[in-house]
Amino acid sequence: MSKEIIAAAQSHLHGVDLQLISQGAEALVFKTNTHPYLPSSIKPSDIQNSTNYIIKYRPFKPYRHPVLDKQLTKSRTASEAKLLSRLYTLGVAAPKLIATDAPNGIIWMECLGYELENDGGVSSLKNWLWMLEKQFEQDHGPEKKKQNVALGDEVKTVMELVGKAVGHLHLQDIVHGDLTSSNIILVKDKENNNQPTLIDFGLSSYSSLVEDKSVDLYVLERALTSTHPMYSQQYNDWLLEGYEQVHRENKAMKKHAEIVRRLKDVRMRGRKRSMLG
Ligand SMILES: Nc1ncnc2c1ncn2[C@@H]1O[C@H](COP(=O)(O)OP(=O)(O)OP(=O)(O)O)[C@@H](O)[C@H]1O
Repeated sequence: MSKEIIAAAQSHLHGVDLQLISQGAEALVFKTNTHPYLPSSIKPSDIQNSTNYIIKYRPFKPYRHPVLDKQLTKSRTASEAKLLSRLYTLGVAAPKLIATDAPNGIIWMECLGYELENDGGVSSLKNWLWMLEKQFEQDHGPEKKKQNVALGDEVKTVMELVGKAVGHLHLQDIVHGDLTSSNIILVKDKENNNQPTLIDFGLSSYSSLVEDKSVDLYVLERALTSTHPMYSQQYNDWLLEGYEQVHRENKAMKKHAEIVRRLKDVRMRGRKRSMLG
């Protein structure tokens, strides 16, 4: 099946090298060295630090009516691409849009992140935290793990920055819709510090509703609990500190109070739902 889908992607992308890096429910994600506009004599490395680009391809979904499928593919691809371009204009950190072919479900964007040491994989927040958690447990033994002792200062800084990134998005009345530690990629800045950048805006939307923003935070909280169970409470506390800071800096503390109050309700609803199965 996936061979056929890759062939379909290749049929829209003649002569483009495609290296499959992820196959999700909605899309296939490829890495490529080919830029959509640059002549092949110019290497990407000649014009910027990146030597790779990402191609996100939404394939035909056989379980959908073909007409509806075409419409959905086109509109979802176009809205994700528009949002990436809007985020760039707003100065919110996200992959830069390079090109889009909405009717064929293709978005070409900047490739973010770096390879973590010791084969830790790409620098998603999830992989990076797993790497540090493993190191921490090796250095301190299982006792500290049981006591849920906090990891170092860098983790606190990064989690606060994650909270700030989500806060920035919410202050622009944009909700992400699928916040997880895999959908946050760490990028090194000029001082070699890790800067979290949100990716995967496929389920994002414009909303000024307190409910939508608190659900966004809740989804991330749940994702952290399931992926980093021993440390998630601490991670989330730091994240919420960053979220508060960015609201304070933008004189939006009233809005912040409403969102945090609603987050408590959303948590209660979530608990009730899981109790009822
Ligand atoms: N701009 C990017 N830079 C680097 N890696 C990326 C980028 N975009 C996507 N990826 C990688 O591809 C994976 C899947 O991308 P994305 O989440 O956008 O697709 P998806 O089909 O919505 O995935 P899922 O269904 O798993 O949520 C990411 O977790 C990440 O590892």
